[in-house]
Amino acid sequence: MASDTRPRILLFGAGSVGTIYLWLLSKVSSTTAVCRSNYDVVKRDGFTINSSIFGKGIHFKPNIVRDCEEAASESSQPYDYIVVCSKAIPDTFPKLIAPAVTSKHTAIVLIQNGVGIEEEYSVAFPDNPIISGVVYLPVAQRPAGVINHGETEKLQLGSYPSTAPGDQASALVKLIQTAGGTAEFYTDIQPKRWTKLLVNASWNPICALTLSKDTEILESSPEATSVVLAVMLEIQAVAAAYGYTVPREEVDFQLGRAHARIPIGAGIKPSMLQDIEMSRRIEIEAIVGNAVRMGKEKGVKCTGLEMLYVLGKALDLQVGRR
Ligand SMILES: NC(=O)C1=CN([C@@H]2O[C@H](COP(=O)(O)OP(=O)(O)OC[C@H]3O[C@@H](n4cnc5c(N)ncnc54)[C@H](OP(=O)(O)O)[C@@H]3O)[C@@H](O)[C@H]2O)C=CC1
Ligand SMILES: CC(C)(CO)C(=O)C(=O)O
Repeated sequence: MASDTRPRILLFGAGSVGTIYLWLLSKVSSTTAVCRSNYDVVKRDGFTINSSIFGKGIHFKPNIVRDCEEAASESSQPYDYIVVCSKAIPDTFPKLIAPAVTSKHTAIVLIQNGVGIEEEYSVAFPDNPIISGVVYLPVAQRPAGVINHGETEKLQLGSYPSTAPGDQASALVKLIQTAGGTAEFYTDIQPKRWTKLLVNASWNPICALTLSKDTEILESSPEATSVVLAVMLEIQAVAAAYGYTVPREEVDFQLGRAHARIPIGAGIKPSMLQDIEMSRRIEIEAIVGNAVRMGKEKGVKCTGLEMLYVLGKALDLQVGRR
């Protein structure tokens, strides 16, 4: 039998976002996924994807392992990419993926929200390419093994730092496009991270702290719109202090999207609200804390953002104590 010459890809974090890209990549590469709480269900039944874009009732049974040690031991050749789709919780994942990372070879792909998330990987794996990914993909896994996906799928990829060669990132973009996904390559991905942060650093903690969908917030009081807008403008100001332009039209567009969904009753539960509902730790540092600290460093006033950080951090610690 001819050996498989396709790229070898390991997914770490086979949850909502990761499973969509696992399915796409499994059409064009050799894939393996690290599963944790959904391991038994997926081993027995595989995954089912119900997507507004790709179709309902898509069933697939990937090769899965329990951890990166097992992934490394069952593979005779190095992984070309390890795609990290866990929640971005600092000081946690580099050591967990290390057994499957081959120095100077494996590209580490972070498909996660937040800013300032790449540095710890760059420190842990100084000789490996780091690819930073921004994803627009409203998706939730419920129950285990069943992935429900809404109306958007867009992945933006670029190397970290932006001065590093972009070969692996653009090759991955092509793979995902070939598989039918919407991937884009950027020579500097950081402005895209900050643009996405407009939505995440505002809506995610506000919705998680109030157990409300975004549209429910907007409808809750006449003051709500200007409070959310003020937080988005603080993010825009921090990004500008680091030389990243987030256009004002983008701010208005993002706020307008939530307003437009009010009449059709289509509120969104951001992933941070889903985490609170499931009693899981939240990405408060990656999504809010890092932006607050970066703002402070440049003297940017971030009153709203700082308030969300303090409240969100306390909530996260409370979840951790339970
Ligand atoms: N969901 C969404 O709509 C969107 C999410 N994002 C971002 O994408 C990233 C991924 O989010 P999402 O897919 O929602 O997250 P999920 O919580 O759905 O998935 C994360 C996965 O990582 C697994 N995991 C965590 N720790 C370990 C570990 N130690 N070993 C093995 N597996 C582990 C989890 O397993 P277990 O189930 O056992 O905890 C889970 O399967 C986040 O940064 C999020 O902010 C971006 C856009 C939209
Ligand atoms: C707002 C949303 C759904 C956008 O894809 C997101 O990024 C999240 O839930 O964290």
